[in-house]
Amino acid sequence: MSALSKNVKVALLQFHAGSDKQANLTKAKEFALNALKKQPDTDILVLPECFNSPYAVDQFKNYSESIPTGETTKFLSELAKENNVNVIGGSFPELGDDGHLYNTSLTFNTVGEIVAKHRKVHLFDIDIPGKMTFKESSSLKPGNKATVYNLPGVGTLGLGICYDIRFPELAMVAARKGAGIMAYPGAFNTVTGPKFWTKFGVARAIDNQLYVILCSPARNPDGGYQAYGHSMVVDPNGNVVVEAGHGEEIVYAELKPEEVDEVRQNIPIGKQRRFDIYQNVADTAISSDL
Ligand SMILES: NC(=O)CCC(=O)C(=O)O
Repeated sequence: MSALSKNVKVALLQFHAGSDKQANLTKAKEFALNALKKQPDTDILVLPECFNSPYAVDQFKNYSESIPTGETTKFLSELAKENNVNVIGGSFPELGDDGHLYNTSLTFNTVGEIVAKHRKVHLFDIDIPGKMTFKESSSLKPGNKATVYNLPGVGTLGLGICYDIRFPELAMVAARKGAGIMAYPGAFNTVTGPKFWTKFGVARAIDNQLYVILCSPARNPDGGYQAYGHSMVVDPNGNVVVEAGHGEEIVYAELKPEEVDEVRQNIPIGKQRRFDIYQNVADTAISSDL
């Protein structure tokens, strides 16, 4: 059985968020409606990481909401339902029942139901002196699970958020569970983006023979953290199918089941894995006998 149920049309909404949450939601809707006007048979709208707030550790609390009762969840659900479209709702700061904050991505089906919830598993804590210092863990807690789900009428997907892409395991788990698409709402920046963004998209696609969707905020001349932009779709052979610039833009792509099936059939790495020797990577015995 194919990982995708049919040709899947996606639209990636690359816009930037400011400090006004209502304005951010209004802009998300405007971009969604424009995408649907241009491509009325869109199957999935994809939003960027932290689309309802600035991307700043000291701001997450102010924009955080409970799920499913908060206004951003309701907004995304209505967007999906009113337009009969699936929505991968970027991410936004979640206020968990445990009182902790998470960077969380929700996916909605065409009737507005939540079909997946992913809490960013790997928090973005880096320090490149003089260039980029960021410590998500100063205000967020990490999620504790990989997210793989079935989107009715579309197929099986995996979900990660931005820095999660640096860790190949999530995409590998998703592919092993049958995913044909790995989606990462993500906000790389102008330091790490040019070096790594495309390479990670291509690497995860080739490693796992699936489509990779990366959806970034646009760069915001008035903002603090400058996102890289360059939202893109990479096919299962590692080709960049479509790529945005760094401004506000919508890009479109059509994902084809036969692209996934063909490469998996021709080069069957999925069946050739040697889990007998690396079934649990962390516990894998490393031989030093040469
Ligand atoms: N929002 C993020 O997780 C940023 C990740 C990033 O820029 C990277 O280089 O990794």
